[in-house]
Amino acid sequence: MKVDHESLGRTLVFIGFMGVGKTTVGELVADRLDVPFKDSDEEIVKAFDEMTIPEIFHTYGEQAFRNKEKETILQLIDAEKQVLSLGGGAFMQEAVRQKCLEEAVVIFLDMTFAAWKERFPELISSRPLLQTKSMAEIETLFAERRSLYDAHHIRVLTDEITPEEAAEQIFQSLEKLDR
Ligand SMILES: Nc1ncnc2c1ncn2[C@@H]1O[C@H](COP(=O)(O)OP(=O)(O)O)[C@@H](O)[C@H]1O
Ligand SMILES: O=C(O)C1=C[C@@H](OP(=O)(O)O)[C@@H](O)[C@H](O)C1
Ligand SMILES: [Mg+2]
Repeated sequence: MKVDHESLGRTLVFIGFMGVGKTTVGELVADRLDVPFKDSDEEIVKAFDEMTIPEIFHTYGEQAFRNKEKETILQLIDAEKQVLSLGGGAFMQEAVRQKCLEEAVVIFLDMTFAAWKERFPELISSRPLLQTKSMAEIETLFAERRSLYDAHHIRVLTDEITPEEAAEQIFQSLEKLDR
């Protein structure tokens, strides 16, 4: 069955490492479905009076960011049917992982580390966690996180595809899930 605004039964949640395209692809999918789009990072920025994410990390620390992230996501999942893109670290929190896997369709945007490294220069200024680590440490984090992203309903490898192509693959997978 074709997936559209009417037939979409659950919120769609995007997970994956920093910079894989969760915000970009999530927005495209939401537009095409004509359902609201939310991004946990954008909601956290609003909650901190428009401070940037690096400012929040530097002023209040990562734990304060994580607490607000968990609260924000748990509330959003309970709200209307929507497309929700998470920050890359959100899925490390068990309560977030459990809630998303139980109540939403979880879409993992995957990349190889080799392809991800090409994108690193455009990510570093806005992702505070990347600013304090060597490339070897980032690769370790990438591998550790990947084992938790293994819990998902749909996976798309995005190394060599555009955001539009990723969205198209997601629609095809949703149609199969629906049958
Ligand atoms: N499939 C893709 N191919 C090339 N660049 C992409 C792709 N998806 C996202 N990008 C770019 O990568 C950067 C990070 O994307 P973003 O959607 O913010 O990722 P995330 O939300 O996962 O951190 C942006 O500059 C975006 O334009
Ligand atoms: O992976 C992480 O720990 C983070 C990912 C970021 O979101 P994106 O995955 O959208 O870059 C943002 O939430 C913050 O910088 C921390
Ligand atoms: Mg994002």
